[in-house]
Amino acid sequence: MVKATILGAAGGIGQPLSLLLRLNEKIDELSLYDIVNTVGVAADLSHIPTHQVIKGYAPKDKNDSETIKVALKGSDIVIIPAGIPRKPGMTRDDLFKINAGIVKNLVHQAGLSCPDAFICVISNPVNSTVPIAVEELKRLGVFNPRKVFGITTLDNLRLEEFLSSALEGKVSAADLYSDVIAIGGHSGDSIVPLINGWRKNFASDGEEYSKLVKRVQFGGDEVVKAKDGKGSATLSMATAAYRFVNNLLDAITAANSSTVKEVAFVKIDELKTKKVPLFISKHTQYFSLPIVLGKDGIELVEFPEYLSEPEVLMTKHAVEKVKADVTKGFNFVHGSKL
Ligand SMILES: NC(=O)c1ccc[n+]([C@@H]2O[C@H](COP(=O)([O-])OP(=O)(O)OC[C@H]3O[C@@H](n4cnc5c(N)ncnc54)[C@H](O)[C@@H]3O)[C@@H](O)[C@H]2O)c1
Ligand SMILES: O=C(O)C[C@H](O)C(=O)O
Repeated sequence: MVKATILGAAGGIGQPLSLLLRLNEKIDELSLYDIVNTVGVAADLSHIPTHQVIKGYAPKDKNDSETIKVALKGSDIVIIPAGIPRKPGMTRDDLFKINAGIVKNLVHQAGLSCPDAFICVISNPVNSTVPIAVEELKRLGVFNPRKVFGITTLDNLRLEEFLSSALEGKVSAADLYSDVIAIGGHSGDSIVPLINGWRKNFASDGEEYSKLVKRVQFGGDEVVKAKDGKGSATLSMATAAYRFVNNLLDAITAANSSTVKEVAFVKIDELKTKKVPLFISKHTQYFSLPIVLGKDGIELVEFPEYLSEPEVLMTKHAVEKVKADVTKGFNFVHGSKL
């Protein structure tokens, strides 16, 4: 029996993600929690015939801390898209003031009600909200580094799609899945797109390549601008989160001991790593990198086989950015310097 809970389930990401997960056969119970509208969303989805039990929960009032406990109890996977999205002119870091507290409180509840659950953090700024989640779980004494993820899958979706279109159909986006990956963090130039051998398909003046890199790094801004004050990426993000969660489900429900590869923002210093260079591991405890998922979560963090010179430079820059964002998240929980 697998129970998955979405916190922030009635939002722009929450609703399409709830729909996708409603159709997933590996989930037996889908629990939807939000501070508004969840009962309606759950009622609507409950008319789709599947084997799942589905329940919607919303707190009765501001002081109700019991409903979320019921929503979370027994969860194997908790997915958190709760929080405010950007408006044009804002950075993801501008969301920190509000989202830091939301993520801390929700993870606190998860730590109490389902301490063994996998925690997937979507709320921005991911580079800081993941350390907040980790430190909160540590305070409760239930942190397991193999089970906490910042979802950076959307950067990978964008890289696959934008590279395929930059190469004008020479390769489909589907064929680029897991051939090219984005590592680093999840904001601006902390995002490092790695394009493997495809670099040779770009002109030697580097202009088209730079355009691709910038488009992946600032893809979020493209959507925020187009939505013109009505939020940020939701449908592509729900697709991205679904890909990640579905892979996680494959790994944790596998009948044999087979593993699944993914990429996520994780606490690398407490995990088994392979070939992660010192210029990363010496300077930051967190980074988005390829991971191998098994029954109990992350088995290994692997560094990609090959990085070009510009990719190494971008990665070094990303390390500095991520490090500062991580410190901010840590300080939010502890109120003191690292
Ligand atoms: N990781 C990524 O790649 C990525 C991509 C897109 C968006 N995001 C982030 O995801 C977050 C959500 O985006 P959205 O477009 O769905 O926003 P939204 O405003 O449409 O939905 C957020 C939902 O969270 C709910 N919420 C707020 N506080 C809550 C609480 N304490 N408990 C439960 N629910 C609560 C709101 O009621 C709302 O329904 C934002 O922070 C956004 O920046 C991350
Ligand atoms: O850009 C945003 O604020 C949302 C999200 O992080 C994205 O990459 O689309």
